[in-house]
Amino acid sequence: MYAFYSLLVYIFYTVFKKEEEEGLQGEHDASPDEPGPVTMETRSKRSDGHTPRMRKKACARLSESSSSSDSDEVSDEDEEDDSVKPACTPLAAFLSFKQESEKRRTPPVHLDTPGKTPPLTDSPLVAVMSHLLSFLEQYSHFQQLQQQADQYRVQLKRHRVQHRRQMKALRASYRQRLRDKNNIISSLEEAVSQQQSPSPLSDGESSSNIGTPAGVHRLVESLYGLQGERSKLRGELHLLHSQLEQKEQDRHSRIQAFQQQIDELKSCIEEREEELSRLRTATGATDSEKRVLCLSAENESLKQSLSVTQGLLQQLSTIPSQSSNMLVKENENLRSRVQQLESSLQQRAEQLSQLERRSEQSEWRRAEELRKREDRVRELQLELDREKGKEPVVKYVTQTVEVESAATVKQLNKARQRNEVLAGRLSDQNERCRQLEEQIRKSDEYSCNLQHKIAAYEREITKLREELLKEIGHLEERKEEAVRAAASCSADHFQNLQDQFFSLQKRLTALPPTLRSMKTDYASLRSQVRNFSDFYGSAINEAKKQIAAAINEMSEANKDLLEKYRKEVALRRKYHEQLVELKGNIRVLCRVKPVLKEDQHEEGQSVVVATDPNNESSLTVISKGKGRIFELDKVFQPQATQEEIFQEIEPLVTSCIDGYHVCIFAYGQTGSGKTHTMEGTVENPGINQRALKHLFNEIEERKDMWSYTVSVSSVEIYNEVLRDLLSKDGEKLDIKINPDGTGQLHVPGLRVIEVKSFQHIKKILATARRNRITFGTQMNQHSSRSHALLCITVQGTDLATGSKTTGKLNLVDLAGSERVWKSGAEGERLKEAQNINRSLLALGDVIQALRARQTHIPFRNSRLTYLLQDSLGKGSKTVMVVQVSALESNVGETLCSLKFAQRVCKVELGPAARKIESGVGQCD
Ligand SMILES: Nc1ncnc2c1ncn2[C@@H]1O[C@H](COP(=O)(O)OP(=O)(O)OP(=O)(O)O)[C@@H](O)[C@H]1O
Repeated sequence: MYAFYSLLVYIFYTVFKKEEEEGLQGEHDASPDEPGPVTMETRSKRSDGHTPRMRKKACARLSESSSSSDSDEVSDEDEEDDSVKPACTPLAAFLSFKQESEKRRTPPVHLDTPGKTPPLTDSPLVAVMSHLLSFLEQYSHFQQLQQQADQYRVQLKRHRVQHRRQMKALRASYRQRLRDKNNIISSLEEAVSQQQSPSPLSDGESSSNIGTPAGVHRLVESLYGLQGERSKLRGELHLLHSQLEQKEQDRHSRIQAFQQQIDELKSCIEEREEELSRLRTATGATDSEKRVLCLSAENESLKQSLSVTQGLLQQLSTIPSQSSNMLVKENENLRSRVQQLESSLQQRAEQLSQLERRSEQSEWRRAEELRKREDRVRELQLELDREKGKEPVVKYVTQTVEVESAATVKQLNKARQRNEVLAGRLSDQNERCRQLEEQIRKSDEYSCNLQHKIAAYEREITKLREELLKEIGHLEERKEEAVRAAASCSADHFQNLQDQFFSLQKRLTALPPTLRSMKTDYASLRSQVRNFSDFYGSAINEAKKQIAAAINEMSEANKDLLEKYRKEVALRRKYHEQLVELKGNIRVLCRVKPVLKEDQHEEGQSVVVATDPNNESSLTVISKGKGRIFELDKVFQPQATQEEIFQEIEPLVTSCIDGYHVCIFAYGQTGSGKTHTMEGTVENPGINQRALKHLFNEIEERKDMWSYTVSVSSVEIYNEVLRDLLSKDGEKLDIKINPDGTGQLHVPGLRVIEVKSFQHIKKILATARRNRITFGTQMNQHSSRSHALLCITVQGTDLATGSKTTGKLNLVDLAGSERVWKSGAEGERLKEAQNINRSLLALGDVIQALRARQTHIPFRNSRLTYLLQDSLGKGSKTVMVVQVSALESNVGETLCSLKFAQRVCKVELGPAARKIESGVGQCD
């Protein structure tokens, strides 16, 4: 027994001695300054419960040894297992031997069931030993737990390393992303600064660019770009946020897993404690109590070591929290960076919103402008619609007029038929009259013959009577002679004489019946003639009555017709006026001069003006390789005839007869064909002559209703001096206000000729042409150096109402608008050219003022505009014929002329006003 105890003591001593030595050795090896790996020796010392200081040191070492490798840990664990084994093996051998001997005497003891102590009633030693054994089991279990904890720690370390690596990678990727974002932001900033520097945000010039479509387009593009960048950055930010959240969640889940493991360890330790307490209560022996106390002390130390392990674990858990702190810090950094980014984004967003606002403003301005333009377009559309609306009215009225005129024509036809019937009757009557007259003539002839015959008879009778009387006288004489002879001669001779006498008497008595019959014939003829003249007179009277009745009938019908005709004429005039107004009271026509041989001074000159046969109002001029299109009221082809040009102007000439003021002027560079268009040649006259011819034709047509007087004057303006082209002396004239109080202009001393016929006007035009000043320039052999005005005044009087109209027609051939250097002008010619250009400039100013609807129109700036005041201002009708050359050498002048023409095109003169005086008073 003693030997057994000594053996036991020896075993314990050996075990504890060895462990203490090893512990001391470990303490000596592990200095506090040298962080080293946590070994099994240190833990075995802790398990002995010898020195809490050592434990602390170990803890410190553990906390410091964050970088120890996993392989070390694994080797330590193996060593620990070997240190337990030598103590257990002899004990186990001893116990098995003892149990074998006990078995032989007593029923077997069940040691394998934990918590169930076999009944060691007879041998306290066996009980203690079994306790000891169970303690050793517990100890080995505890060591296993420690191993588990170590494994956890290793795992934790691995996790930490992994986590570090991940964090490194994450940090690197964050840094890379941040760098990328910084790059993006800097590029954005660059882009913004590039946009800001020349642009609308900084200077006034560029702000004006906002208004331009290109500026707005640029702005909108940059806006879209910035918005895209912003959304991209936002996306990236969201990604970062989500990644951070993911990391945070991972960290939390890991901490929770560690916590769970610690909790499990805690519960394990508590279970062991309970078991120990149970063991303690089960033993109760004094020595063994001491041992148990010792064991409980060990247990305590174990507890402490556990708590240390917990601390360690906590520390370990704090490591991830440190790393998580770092992460948090990083997160914070990132967050702050993100915030910075967000703030910069916000700034960008503000800038963007500013840009947007500005672009919105500019858009708004543009929209406003657009709206205004649309309004204007709508107004114009409305006007057009109104005008178009008028068209159906005009159409309707024209149709009704057409219907009416058709009815009138029908009536006219009927009346014509009636007239024809009446004319037939009249011709019958006339025929009868003629027959009667023929009869009368015949009867007159007959009676004349009869009278002649009667006269012949009477002459014969008287002759015969005279002869008879002579005979009788002879006979008487012969009788007396015979008596005297008888007295003296023979009775035979007397007898002869008597016989002769008696025969004569017989002849005399035989004569009267013929004479009587002749007399009766004559009387009857006379009565016939008298009767016929009566019948003829009554027939003539009858015919006259019938003719008068027919004429009366016709004049009644004609009155209606005349009235209708008047109405129709009035309507025609009205529609004509409306037509002219619809076309515009200021019209611009363009005539392209055909390329003549004499114009091609240089060879190879190309034609740069093109007309479009399908579009009569457009003209293209090619200058410097670019085509420029001009829109005018009408563009004539180069081959257009004088008649075609006049056809376009004819309605305005008619207007002049109706009492309107009309001005037709030709404008263009020298040699472009102004004089050709206005005056023309003798064989091929221009507008002037054709207009006057048309005037006289129209007047002739209206002569039943109107009487007209046409007066003509012609002046030229040369070097701002007014001269009469119809007077020989050529003295200077002045423009003055008419003293009659009408406010009209007049030129005192100007010769105004009343024209009776077209032939008369031809002579007048020829005189004016002769008197006009022309000189040769480089551009034109016979360049007109003055503005020539032919002023025609037409005064009309309505024969029915007595109302009067005064129409004016100004036909102006302007001097050439050539450039001074090009015309080769020098000295006097230079002065001329300057004056021409000055007056044309004044004309341009007047047009400009009319276009801008200014209250003051500078008519008085030149003689030309002053004289044309009546016909250029409001209420007038104006036609400008712009003459252009098609040659390349004249392209500059052509462009100038066409630009001026386009300006004129935009002038609105308002509705034309007819100058009419009623029979009683004036009603303009
Ligand atoms: N359409 C045309 N057809 C034929 N010849 C033309 C035509 N137009 C002009 N001409 C001719 O061109 C020449 C110059 O024309 P015109 O004298 O009419 O020019 P202009 O513009 O009046 O010049 P200026 O301003 O110098 O008086 C004339 O010989 C004329 O016959």
